[in-house]
Amino acid sequence: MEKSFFTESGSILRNDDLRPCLAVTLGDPAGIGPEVILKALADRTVTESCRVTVVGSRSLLQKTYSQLRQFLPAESLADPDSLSILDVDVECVEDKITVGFANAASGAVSFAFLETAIDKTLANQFQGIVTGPIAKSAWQAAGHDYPGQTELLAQRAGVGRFGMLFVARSPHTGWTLRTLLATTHIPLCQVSELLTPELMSWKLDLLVECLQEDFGIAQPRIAVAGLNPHSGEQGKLGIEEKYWLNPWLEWERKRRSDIVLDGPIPPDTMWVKPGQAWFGNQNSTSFSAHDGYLALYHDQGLIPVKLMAFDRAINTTIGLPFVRTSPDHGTAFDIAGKGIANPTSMKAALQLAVELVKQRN
Ligand SMILES: NC(=O)C1=CN([C@@H]2O[C@H](COP(=O)(O)OP(=O)(O)OC[C@H]3O[C@@H](n4cnc5c(N)ncnc54)[C@H](O)[C@@H]3O)[C@@H](O)[C@H]2O)C=CC1
Ligand SMILES: NCC(=O)COP(=O)(O)O
Repeated sequence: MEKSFFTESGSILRNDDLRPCLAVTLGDPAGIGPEVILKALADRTVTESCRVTVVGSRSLLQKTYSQLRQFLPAESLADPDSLSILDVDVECVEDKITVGFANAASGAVSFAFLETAIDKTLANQFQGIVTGPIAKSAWQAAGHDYPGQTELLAQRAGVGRFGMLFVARSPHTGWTLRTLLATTHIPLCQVSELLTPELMSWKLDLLVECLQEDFGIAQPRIAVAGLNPHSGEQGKLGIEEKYWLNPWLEWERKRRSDIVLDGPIPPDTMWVKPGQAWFGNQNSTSFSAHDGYLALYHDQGLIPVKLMAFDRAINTTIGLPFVRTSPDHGTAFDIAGKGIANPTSMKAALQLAVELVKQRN
């Protein structure tokens, strides 16, 4: 006999439904998270591929829906009444949340949404989490001292080694850009001090494992960026390449026979081939672009990612015991509540989460 059970929101799940089970956190309710989620979940190609539970607040989602329905047709938004929602209690702060403005109340609830999703995922209720964007400043205002969602996810999962990987599939050529950041949310003046051969080795190991196991690339080709202009120009424009990055690359090439490792590639030219592979160029082939790029700091990796793919790149945390993806954009307070937020990156984050869950099972 076919069995079924009830979710916390009361909807019925059949246990012969093998589609990935995903938690989608609402993010900061003052930003565009609720809007891009309602728009993404209005797309049947997304909802048919997975079982989604929104971890957030039914009343906040309902408010977003009513606000946006003033400008948008019914078919462009999922109706909250049709969604499975894990309702986190926000009643005591709800009236302090103002669309377009981050504050302690919006930070407190976005933190609670993510904490709830992590707890339920660690308890095997979900196979992956897709996070809506949060404002780090709002988390700080609410007393949660984390650089971002990545660090909270890693801490709660008990993981010390994790990475921030951006993935984007070109709509022009189908080529996939994958960029791992060696360092993330730190001041620029601390980058050189924090970059060490040890850090680079475990970031490289994470990237290789992800390319091989999540993306099925047996012998990945990986490009590592230099730090200084022209990769230091033999020590004349910076010493990191000469002192440790070149020797580290030599050592890794001997240690790992299962990859092709190129670098240090001068950081300005590193993105020429990915750009050609992304946009398509008759004089080049995507074959010359790499399977993975290791950028040494946040903006070195994210300026090219966002130039090429701001509307569709996905941020995924590697090294966790479960799948986590997120759109690449932030809370976009400047356009929140206006109905003009583009949901493509949120849809891509849902689609990648589905692919990664399937690949890992
Ligand atoms: N995954 C996450 O939780 C992320 C959170 N953030 C947070 O977001 C906040 C705002 O950061 P910003 O640097 O201003 O970046 P942002 O991505 O929120 O906005 C940058 C620009 O892009 C536009 N934009 C962003 N997403 C859009 C979309 N889906 N459709 C149309 N236009 C869009 C915005 O209107 C703005 O002009 C910060 O507090 C930051 O910490 C930033 C990046 C990722
Ligand atoms: N710039 C990427 C970003 O801010 C993502 O942060 P996280 O909240 O996913 O850790």
